[in-house]
Amino acid sequence: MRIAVTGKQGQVVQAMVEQASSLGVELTTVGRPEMDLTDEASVSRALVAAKPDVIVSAAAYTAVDKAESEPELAFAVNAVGVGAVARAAAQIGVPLLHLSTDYVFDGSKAASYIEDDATGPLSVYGASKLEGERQVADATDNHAILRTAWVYSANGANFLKTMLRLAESRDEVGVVADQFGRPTSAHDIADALIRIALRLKSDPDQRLRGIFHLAAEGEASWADFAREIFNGLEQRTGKLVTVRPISTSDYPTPAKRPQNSRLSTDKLDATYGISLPHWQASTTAVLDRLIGQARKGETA
Ligand SMILES: NC(=O)C1=CN([C@@H]2O[C@H](COP(=O)(O)OP(=O)(O)OC[C@H]3O[C@@H](n4cnc5c(N)ncnc54)[C@H](OP(=O)(O)O)[C@@H]3O)[C@@H](O)[C@H]2O)C=CC1
Ligand SMILES: Cc1cn([C@H]2C[C@H](O)[C@@H](COP(=O)(O)OP(=O)(O)O[C@H]3O[C@@H](C)C(=O)[C@@H](O)[C@H]3O)O2)c(=O)[nH]c1=O
Ligand SMILES: [Mg+2]
Repeated sequence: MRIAVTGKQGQVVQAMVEQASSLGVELTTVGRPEMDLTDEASVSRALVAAKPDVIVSAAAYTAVDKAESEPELAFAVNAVGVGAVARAAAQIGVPLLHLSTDYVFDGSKAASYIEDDATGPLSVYGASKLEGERQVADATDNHAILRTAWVYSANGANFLKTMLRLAESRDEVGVVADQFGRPTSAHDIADALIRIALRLKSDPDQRLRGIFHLAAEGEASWADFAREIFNGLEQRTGKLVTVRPISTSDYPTPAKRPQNSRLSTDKLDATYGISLPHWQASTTAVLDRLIGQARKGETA
């Protein structure tokens, strides 16, 4: 089976490239310069040429704060561009897996969000991703929209790598402790996407189509996540960095973020039998890759 995935250097794309061969699939990355999501003709040309059995839509405009001042570009990529990908999937006649985000929700719900909950994005990024979901659903029934959250990996730009960078110059970092979500490893997402793609290719059951939440087990605030990262850093290098818990209002940003963006993943588990590892286990795995194994017996 051949999967065409949009994007080249993205966290999820890179993780899929690493995992594809061991899961027995051929992977083609389709991205810039030959395919730009803001150029519809390049999208259908490149995807048709890739001759995929399944398309994974993983490319996106992901700069959450910058999107507030570049809404046209965010919508051109995440909504119009994704619509072009979905129309190409319909034209080629193959299933489409599309990645979306927890930021489609407003974060006011007390419990975890399920797929049918009302959306209400607080940011331009979230609104553009929600419009992308709509474009996918309009273009093809043969789709699975996977909403994931707080993605980190050994590659690309993410919160875990930002914390490791800050640790080089600081002994203490203030991190918001009143936004809750599920930090999710791109390596785990890639693994799940490939398994979902294999299923969609071979099984026309409509229950496998629609919206699903795909996130790690467990939950954390950004401060919890940072603490876990710094604990792992200390175990591996002896360097001690403290998290100072702060509130959202202490860390003003251009984009508003949901206070609660915990995604319930029960539907994916019940439908596909797929669930991801706990976020702490996967954080350990990424730290192992980036800075090596923890030193045995070393304590705080
Ligand atoms: N990062 C996160 O925390 C979360 C991400 N998601 C979603 O998951 C998906 C994957 O995210 P992630 O891997 O982190 O993304 P990254 O930010 O790591 O990578 C973005 C990818 O999109 C590509 N891209 C951006 N603009 C264009 C364009 N105009 N034309 C073609 N390609 C473009 C980039 O291209 P290039 O290869 O040229 O750099 C890159 O490959 C996205 O849909 C995102 O919205 C959902 C929840 C959380
Ligand atoms: C760097 C830093 C951030 N923060 C806060 C700001 C924010 O509330 C939170 C996370 O900041 P970031 O900018 O790293 O993360 P952010 O860009 O909001 O991450 C989001 O990206 C998009 C693409 C998604 O789809 C979401 O699921 C989510 O992962 O941490 C601190 O409190 N202290 C710090 O030193
Ligand atoms: Mg960011």
